[in-house]
Amino acid sequence: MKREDLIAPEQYNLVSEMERFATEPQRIALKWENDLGETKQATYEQLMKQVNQAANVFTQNGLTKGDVVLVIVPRLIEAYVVYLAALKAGMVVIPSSEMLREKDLQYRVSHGDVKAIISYYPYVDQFEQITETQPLVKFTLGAKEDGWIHLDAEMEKASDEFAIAETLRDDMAFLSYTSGTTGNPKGVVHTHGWAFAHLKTAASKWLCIEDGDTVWATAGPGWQKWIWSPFLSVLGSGGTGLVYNGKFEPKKYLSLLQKYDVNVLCCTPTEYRLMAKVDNLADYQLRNLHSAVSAGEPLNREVIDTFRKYFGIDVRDGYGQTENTLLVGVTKGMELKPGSMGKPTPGNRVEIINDEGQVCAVGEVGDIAVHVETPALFKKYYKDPERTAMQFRGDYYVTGDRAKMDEEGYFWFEGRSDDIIISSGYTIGPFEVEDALVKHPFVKECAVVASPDEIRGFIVKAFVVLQDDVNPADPELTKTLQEHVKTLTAPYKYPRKIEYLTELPKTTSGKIRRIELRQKEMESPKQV
Ligand SMILES: CC(=O)SCCNC(=O)CCNC(=O)[C@H](O)C(C)(C)COP(=O)(O)OP(=O)(O)OC[C@H]1O[C@@H](n2cnc3c(N)ncnc32)[C@H](O)[C@@H]1OP(=O)(O)O
Repeated sequence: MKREDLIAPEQYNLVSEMERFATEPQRIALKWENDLGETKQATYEQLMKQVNQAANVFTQNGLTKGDVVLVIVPRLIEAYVVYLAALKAGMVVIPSSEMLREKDLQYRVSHGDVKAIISYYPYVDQFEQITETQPLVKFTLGAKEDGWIHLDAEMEKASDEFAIAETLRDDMAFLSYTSGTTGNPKGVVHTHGWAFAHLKTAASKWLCIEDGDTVWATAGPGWQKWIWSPFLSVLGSGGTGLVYNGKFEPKKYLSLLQKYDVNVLCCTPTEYRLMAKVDNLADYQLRNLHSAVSAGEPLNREVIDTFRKYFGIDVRDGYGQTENTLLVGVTKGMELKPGSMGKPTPGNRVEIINDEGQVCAVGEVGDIAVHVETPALFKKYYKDPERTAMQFRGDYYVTGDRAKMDEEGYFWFEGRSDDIIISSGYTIGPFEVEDALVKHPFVKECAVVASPDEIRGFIVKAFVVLQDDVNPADPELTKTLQEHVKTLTAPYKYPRKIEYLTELPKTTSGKIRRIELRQKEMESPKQV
């Protein structure tokens, strides 16, 4: 595949990719199950009718092309309906996890110039304290709420026909927020053309979705990984997406893979690692699973060996970020070298560069970087030219991940070059956790770093200096601080380990030396 093959037509709306399957009445778009065993399904035709109804409700309530909407809907068929409806109407979606708390939501609403919120009923409470910087149109799904438009009821009255907005490939489609090393999250701007390039890169050669396949990509709405796989790649290929709305539990996952006879699986190494630890793996029959891919954090050899042994399948790695697409990966048919991330994906110019911005020699460690001409590279950080500029070196966007390349062009991951923590697929900025921790009256100061973990790859670890009158031996202390972080910021960011120190290592000018703490963690034995 060449770069040109990844460039969308000038007039392009990504929803056209899904809409073309609605002419086949039997084609199932989604199969849904929850932890109570309740099930639902929708064909492409049914899905697109609901999309049209929702798009009509949005426009009837004053929303129009270019308006930014924040969507906070969990793993439900309705999440697909709402995203597709907003995009079909030419609106811009801010994907938001239901784990986001008031501070995260307020920032997105204000910084993202949000015009509307689309929420599922238990999450409307999270907006109670939000200050509106402009009047917000608020929709709720699932239940009625004062001050919110009940989307389900309005959809029933709306027409199921809606003309797709004539968007251009350079028109914004998503504004996806991701954690930075310092400060507030960064708003990553992606266009309809980005979606086209991602679909062409990831769906056929990496996920390898074939006609009639059932695909389970486990990421939840609100994450860029959900946009990548379950949303764009599955529906854009006409596949049947499996959606499970329940807590992760490895045996449950294996039984669902068997029950739905899943053909393609996409999940994080953490999920694979936990499934690989199940003691009766031989009892599960995954006969028609022909493709298994992993993304979100580095994949380890044990997982590959276990899935080969029990299910006769190679788990293939894939690497990318919120800012781009599947940059490096093991495509089907390519020789798999366990421990390697694979090779740059066709059509995307990905290289390892040195501090001068030159391409590194074979075996030399450098920064994984993406050439600016790569079609699936983000446009900019929204309203943040400074941070956008900081991320570029010459003609390259610098990912923050380091690697080296072998003679055969395979990339081998070396680690992060900054303080960002990648824990079970989540990207976490230490600053956000420190900011929450220091707000607790027991905490004098703290520093947060990544600590290696056998299951999660890394976990968030906090080094805390307590106020003088607090006893570090108090058995409830760690739990108290963890719960405090979970209420102030999204709970997945909480420090799974806390160590108490009398002082933090600092430079002569008084700056905390996180690097020293990080190195200490790297050298200590892995946690089980
Ligand atoms: C380009 C990109 O890659 S985008 C980012 C993609 N990243 C992902 O999709 C993340 C993938 N990872 C996961 O989904 C999960 O880590 C899994 C499935 C691997 C493991 O899940 P779990 O261990 O059950 O929980 P998870 O890691 O999500 O941690 C969330 C924590 O917040 C807690 N939590 C979640 N919601 C709430 C809530 N509303 N209130 C309080 N706590 C909550 C959970 O209980 C859990 O805490 P615990 O470990 O003390 O129980």
